[in-house]
Amino acid sequence: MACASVALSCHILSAGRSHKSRKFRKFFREKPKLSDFLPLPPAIHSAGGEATSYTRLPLKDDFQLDLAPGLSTPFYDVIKLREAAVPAVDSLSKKPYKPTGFLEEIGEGYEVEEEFLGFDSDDDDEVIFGIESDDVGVDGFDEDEELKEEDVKEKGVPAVMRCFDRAKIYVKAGDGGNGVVAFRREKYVPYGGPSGGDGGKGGDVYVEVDGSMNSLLPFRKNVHFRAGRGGHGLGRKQAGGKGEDVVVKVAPGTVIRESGKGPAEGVLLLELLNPGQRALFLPGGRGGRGNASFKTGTRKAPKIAENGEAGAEMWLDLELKLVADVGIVGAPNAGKSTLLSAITAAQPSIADYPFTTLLPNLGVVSMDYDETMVVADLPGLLEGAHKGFGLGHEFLRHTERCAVLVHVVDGSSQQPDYEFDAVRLELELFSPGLSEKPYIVAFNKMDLPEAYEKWHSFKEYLKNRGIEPLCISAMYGQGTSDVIAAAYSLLQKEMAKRAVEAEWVHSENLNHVSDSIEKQRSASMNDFEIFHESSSNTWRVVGAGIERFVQMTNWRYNESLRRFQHALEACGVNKALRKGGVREGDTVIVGEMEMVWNDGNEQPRTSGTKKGVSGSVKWPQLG
Ligand SMILES: Nc1nc2c(ncn2[C@@H]2O[C@H](COP(=O)(O)OP(=O)(O)OP(=O)(O)O)[C@@H](O)[C@H]2O)c(=O)[nH]1
Ligand SMILES: [Mg+2]
Repeated sequence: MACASVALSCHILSAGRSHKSRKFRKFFREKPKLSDFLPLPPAIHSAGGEATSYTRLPLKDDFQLDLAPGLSTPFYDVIKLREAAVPAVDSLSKKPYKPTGFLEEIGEGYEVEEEFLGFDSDDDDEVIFGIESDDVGVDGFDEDEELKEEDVKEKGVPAVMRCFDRAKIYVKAGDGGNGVVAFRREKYVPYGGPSGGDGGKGGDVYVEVDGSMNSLLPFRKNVHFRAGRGGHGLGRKQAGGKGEDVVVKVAPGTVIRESGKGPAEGVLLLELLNPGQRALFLPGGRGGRGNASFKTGTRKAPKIAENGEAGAEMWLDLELKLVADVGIVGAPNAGKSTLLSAITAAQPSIADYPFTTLLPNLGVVSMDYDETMVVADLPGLLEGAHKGFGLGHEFLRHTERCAVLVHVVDGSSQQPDYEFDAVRLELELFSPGLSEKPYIVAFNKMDLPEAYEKWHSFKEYLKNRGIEPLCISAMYGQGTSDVIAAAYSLLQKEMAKRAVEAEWVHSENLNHVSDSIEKQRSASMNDFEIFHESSSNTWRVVGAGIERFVQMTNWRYNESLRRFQHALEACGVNKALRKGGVREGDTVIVGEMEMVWNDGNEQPRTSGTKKGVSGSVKWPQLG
C-alpha cells in the first residue's frame, strides 16, 4: 500500500495571506453586487487548480433533502446529506491539479497584472498537516465501479490514516541491576568482610513533545520502547551503572491514555500540548542491594543480596488532536480548502469532488508581526459523521481543540440553509461542546449567480436566529479578510476566557504518572489483603509492598528464605492467614511465589526474641 511513500510536512507557515488573496482583496459591506464576484476566465478559475477531469461525481447533488410526504418544505429533522458522496479512490490517487495560469485584464474591479497563480505539485513544499492525497492508498474502490449508496455505509479508514493520529505503544522502564554477594579476599586481611556492590538503577522512560512532529506515523514501525536495565553490582563494593533512559517523542497535541481493556477508553494520563514539554513517565527500577549493604553490627558476613526492582511497564494509546485556533468545517465541496488557501500560504488539494481533503491541513494567518492564528481545514462532514460515516468521525474530534469554528456553506448548493443546519446538527450530535463553540458563518461561492441569488434569503434565515453570516468568494479571495477579522476577534475573546484554564494546565505536574508509581513502590508491607479460594485451598496475599519484596528477593541465597519468613511474620501475613483458617497443605501465593502452609514445628526461627511461630509457610514449593 502506498503508506510507505507518505509525504508529511510539518509547518508553521511564516507567510501570511497568500499572494493571490492580496491581489484580489476587495471588501464588501452590506449588500454585495454580483459584479463584485465576476467570474474569471477558465484559466484562472482554478485559483490554484482546475478541476480538470475529476468531475465524475456530482457536485451539486451531494445533498438531498428528504421531504416529509405531502410537504414542500422540509423539516429540520429530516435533513439528509447524502451518504454516498465519497470519491472513487483512484481519482484521489491522481495529482489533484497542476495549474499554471496568468491573469489577464478581465474587467471592472480586478487588478490588471501578470501573475503566477499556481504551483507545481512536483516541487511544492506543501504546507499541510497530513499526507498528500496522491499518496494515500485507499482500499475498496474502483474508478470504473459505480458507487452505490448502500455500498458506502460506514467507511473503513485506511491504515495510514488511522496511524496518522492514533497509535498504540508499549513502554517499559529498565529493571534495576542485581546486587551481588562478594567478600574481600586479601593477603594479610583474614576477615575482609562483605564487599558485594549494589545494582544500578534501571533507565527511565520520558515522553517529550517534539515540535517538528506533526503526526503519530513514526509509531507505525516503532511500537516498543524499553529503557536499559541497570548494571549488576560488582565486587569491591562497586555499584552497577544506571540503565539507559529512553525518550518517546510525540507530536504537540498528543493525548496519552493507558490502554483500555476491551473497547472502553483507558484512563487519561497526560495531555501534551506544547513543544518542549517533557514528562518523566516511568521511573526505572531500584538496583538490588549487594551483601555489603546488609552488613550490621551483629551480622558481619551476610550471604544475601537482592534482585533489582522490576521497571514499570504499560501499553499506551496515543491520540493526536490538532492544536489549531480556528477550524474550518462544512459539507463536502463547500470550499473549505479553497478558503484556507486564500487566507494562508497553505496549498491544500482543491478539486471539484467531495472528500478532496482526507486529512486536516494547517495554515497560519499572520495579521501582524506577532499576531498569528493557526487555521485547520477539516475534511467534509456528512450526515451520520458523528456515527462514523464518511471521514467525519475521524476528524470531528480534531475540532474539539479549536477555539473558534468557521462554517463554510456552499452558496451554490440546492438549499444552503439546510446544508448549514445539517452540519450544525452533526456537530451537536458528535459532542454538544462542539456546537457551543463560537463560530462564524461564511456563505461561499458568491461569484456564482446561483449563490448570489440565494444569499439574501440565507442571510435573512440566519438573522432571524441571531446569526450574522458573511458572504465570500473563497476562490477570488473576496470577503475573506472579513472572515479573518471576525475569527480573530472571536478568538481573542475565547482566549481571554481560557486564560485561567491555561494557567491551571501549565501548573499541572507532568510527572504524576511516575510519582504515583514511586508512591506505590514505597507502599508499606503491612498493607495487604488476603483472598481465599476454598475450592482449591489457595490463599492469595495481595499487596504492593509484599509483592515487591518477593520480586526483589534473590532465592539463590539461603539467607533470603530466613529474611522472607521473618518478613511474613513481621508484617502480619502469617497471623492473618492463621486467623483466616489456613490449614496444613494449603497453597499460599504471594506475587509470583507459590508456597505450602506448614503447621508443624519445623518452621524457621525468625529472631532470637521469638520462640518460633506456630505456623508458617514452608519453603519452597515452587509453583
Ligand atoms: N465558483 C467558486 N468555486 C469555488 C469557490 N470556492 C471553492 N470553489 C470550488 O469548489 C470546489 C470544492 O472546493 P474545495 O475547496 O476542494 O472544497 P472542500 O470544502 O475543501 O471540499 P472537501 O475537501 O472535499 O470537503 C472546487 O472546485 C473549488 O474550485 C468559490 O468561491 N467560487
Ligand atoms: Mg477540502
